[in-house]
Amino acid sequence: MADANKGYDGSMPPGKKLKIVFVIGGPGSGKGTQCSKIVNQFGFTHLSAGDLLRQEAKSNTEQGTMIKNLMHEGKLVSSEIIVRLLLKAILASGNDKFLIDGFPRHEENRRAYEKIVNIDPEFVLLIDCSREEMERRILHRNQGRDDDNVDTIRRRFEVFQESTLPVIQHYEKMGKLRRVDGNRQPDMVFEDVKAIFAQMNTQGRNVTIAQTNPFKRWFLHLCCGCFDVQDGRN
Ligand SMILES: Nc1ncnc2c1ncn2[C@@H]1O[C@H](COP(=O)(O)OP(=O)(O)O)[C@@H](O)[C@H]1O
Ligand SMILES: Nc1ccn([C@H]2C[C@H](O)[C@@H](COP(=O)(O)OP(=O)(O)O)O2)c(=O)n1
Ligand SMILES: [Mg+2]
Repeated sequence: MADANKGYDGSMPPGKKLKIVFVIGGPGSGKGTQCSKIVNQFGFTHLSAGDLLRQEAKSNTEQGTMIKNLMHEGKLVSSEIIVRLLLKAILASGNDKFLIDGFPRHEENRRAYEKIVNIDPEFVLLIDCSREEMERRILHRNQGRDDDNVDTIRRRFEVFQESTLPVIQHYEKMGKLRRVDGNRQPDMVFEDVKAIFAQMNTQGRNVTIAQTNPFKRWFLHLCCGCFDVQDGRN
């Protein structure tokens, strides 16, 4: 029988069914905090779009400097860059369950993901939190982040309001949105989060990376440099 993942770099076990959950919410809503609890309890791999970009920003390249500047201004980085980083991390992981934290931030992110990765999320977890509470948390977060200052926070709130709202509405229409009240203590928020993950269909979706079409795989090869471009049916 054909090996569903034949032709890949070996990091992905054969026939694995990938489960993707997007975790979205305003800056400081508690996405990272809830993601680490989900990882501990449900065995997901946590991919933070912001962390991947911060890592990339450290590289001494033109792209790294561009990312660093955009983040400092509270602006969004090009979708192609972030989708490529996410995909690279998915392929390198070997796990089959991923929390993608801080993504999609706007419709362009969502469309780029659908074009390049095209694995429907199981659901989208939205952590709802008041602006006052988010601001208070960010200003006490003490992670030494360049963008955790009053001016940049204001811009990030605006970006969230203007850009992420249409994404939320899109997934709400599709019946994929799961909303939790993030204004409470982390453990209380996690009670609701836990109930949502416990309900997740254990079968998952029958999609493997190898089932994406040859054009996409060729594109991934160019972008990530981590693909052996053979047809999975060889
Ligand atoms: N439910 C909560 N109540 C109080 N503080 C929280 C809560 N969730 C997270 N925090 C704290 O708020 C700050 C922002 O949380 P974080 O998980 O980094 O949010 P995000 O990833 O959405 O920006 C951190 O210092 C974190 O410890
Ligand atoms: N999909 C994404 C995610 C983050 N970014 C950039 C812009 C954001 O202001 C920064 C920080 O994102 P991050 O998710 O780490 O921020 P918060 O956890 O919400 O405080 O990264 C992006 O351009 N595109
Ligand atoms: Mg975060």
